[in-house]
Amino acid sequence: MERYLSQESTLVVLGGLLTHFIFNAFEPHRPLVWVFLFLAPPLALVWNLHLPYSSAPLLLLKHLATLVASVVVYRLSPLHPLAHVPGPLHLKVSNLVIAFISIRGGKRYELIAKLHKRYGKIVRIGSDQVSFADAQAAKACMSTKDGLPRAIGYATAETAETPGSIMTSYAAFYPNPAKVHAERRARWALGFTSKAMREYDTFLLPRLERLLRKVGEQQGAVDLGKWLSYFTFDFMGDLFFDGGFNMLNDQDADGFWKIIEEFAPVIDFLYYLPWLTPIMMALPGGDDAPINKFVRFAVKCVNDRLAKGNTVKDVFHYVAGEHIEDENKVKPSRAVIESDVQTGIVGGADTAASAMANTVFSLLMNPDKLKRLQHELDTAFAGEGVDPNDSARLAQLPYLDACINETLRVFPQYRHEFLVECLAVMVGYMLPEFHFQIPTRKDVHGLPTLRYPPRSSLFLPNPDSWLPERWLADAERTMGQPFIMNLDAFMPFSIGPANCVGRNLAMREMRLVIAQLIYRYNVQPVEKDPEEFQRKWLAELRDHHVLLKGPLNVVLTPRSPAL
Ligand code: HEM
Repeated sequence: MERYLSQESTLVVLGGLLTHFIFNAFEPHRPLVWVFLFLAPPLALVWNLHLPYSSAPLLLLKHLATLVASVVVYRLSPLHPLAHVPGPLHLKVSNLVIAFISIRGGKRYELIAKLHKRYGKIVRIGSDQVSFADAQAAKACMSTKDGLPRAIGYATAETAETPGSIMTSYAAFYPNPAKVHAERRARWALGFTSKAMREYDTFLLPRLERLLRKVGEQQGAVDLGKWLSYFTFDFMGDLFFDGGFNMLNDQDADGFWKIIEEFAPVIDFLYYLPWLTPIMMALPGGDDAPINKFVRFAVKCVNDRLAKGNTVKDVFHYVAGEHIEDENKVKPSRAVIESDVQTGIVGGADTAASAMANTVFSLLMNPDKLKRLQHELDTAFAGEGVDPNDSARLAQLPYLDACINETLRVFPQYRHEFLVECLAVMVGYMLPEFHFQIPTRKDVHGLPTLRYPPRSSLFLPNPDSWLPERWLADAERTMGQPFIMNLDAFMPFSIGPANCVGRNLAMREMRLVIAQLIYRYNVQPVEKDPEEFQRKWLAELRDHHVLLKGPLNVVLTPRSPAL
């Protein structure tokens, strides 16, 4: 043995294996600990074996090579806790692969759809990442009762000074995520009561009028997707900063929108590699990194809002604890407010804008359905004294809701895959939790051995088609065939304790905008060839945690109701 393996090499290998063991057992996140673990073993060897210092670089290389080899072998071995979950080898080796696929073209949903078709309901898409395509698994993992906390990736770059947002507060990073999250969620929930939402109409309705006027006065082609984004962004400004942005007037003069569009892919990438965030932020030039720009932008918004005070009880009022009068009650810290506001901006603007743009796109691809919606709106708004903005009335328009729901089914807005059966794909539900809990949860444990049900059994017929009719109570009469709807698999706003707190507001916003746009204007795509129109639109959809979109070029002409 001695002939083939020197004492030095044996110790290097042992050092590498020990380092891997430490990483695996303790998952250190601090860059300094990493540097120590990389450097200490080879330097200790040099010291203890009285080797020349010039041998240190080679020993370091050998140490790192052993570490990498050990990590790769372990991740592909039957010893890995996810060894029983099928998936392609290149994805199992490292999260780097899925992270690069995500940032590159934002087409992760296509890859994940393919993987589920090939491997079934549960697929390993990273060293510690699993994607589910199963509604029951989603329920088991996210339900109110002992749902799993979110992956560490959610808590990217979290420190005492920069505690994460409401979304990250449900992450496995915290010792008691349910409690940490519930405290924050309680404040957010106050901002979305029916009473609070009625107050928001005071700025939502004027914004809507401005949007309609702006898109109507453009000459020729209008990028409706862009204007919908400006609208949702301005509305978020109203909700959090008492105005603040004026994109419907100035467009993106200050580059705010650009900051968010650059921020989304980066945060998406880092989600898979949480350890990389502090390193990236510490690198020279890190100040100009999209994350830092976005954080500075949010901090400025909070400063301005606090200096200005508020004229209405907006969401900020609750999130910042301005409603707490009892001096003995703890108010949220400044850092908590800043990070929660970031969630509001990202979670509330892009999501709604993409959902509305996708609804308009789908209507344009289906002129008969567009006509049907117009007819429903014309009928509903006909007559003296009808308020077309009345939220109860809008919520009772079945075809309008059918169009929105069908869009959310076909184009999930939020880190869900694009597959039309639209099952919850919970990329990244945390590993240690995952493999500790599986053996104790029969419902989830059995999953990998279940037969993959035929996709078509979830939404029939034509699961791949945008068919609002499937949502109607009299669907069978309208289409002449029975519809199968597996509503458990429809969760565009997520489920469980950390579901979308803004759901009702988002529905209000989408109903209002789609109804008024379609009622007041004839909308036509600039691109005359429907196939080309569809190809261009789908090519530009990018899944970066939230779904980003490209231009939706249309021509708008005022219409008179047909009644
Ligand atoms: C069509 C529009 C929207 C969709 C599809 C949507 C979807 C979602 C989803 C799927 C989640 C869960 C995310 C996760 O588990 O990682 C979520 C969370 C959240 N959403 Fe929305 N959202 C929309 C609009 C809004 C709006 C308008 C707001 C208002 C500010 C909002 C605020 C939030 C917040 C604060 C959370 C975090 C809740 C928590 O962690 O307890 N969303 N949203």
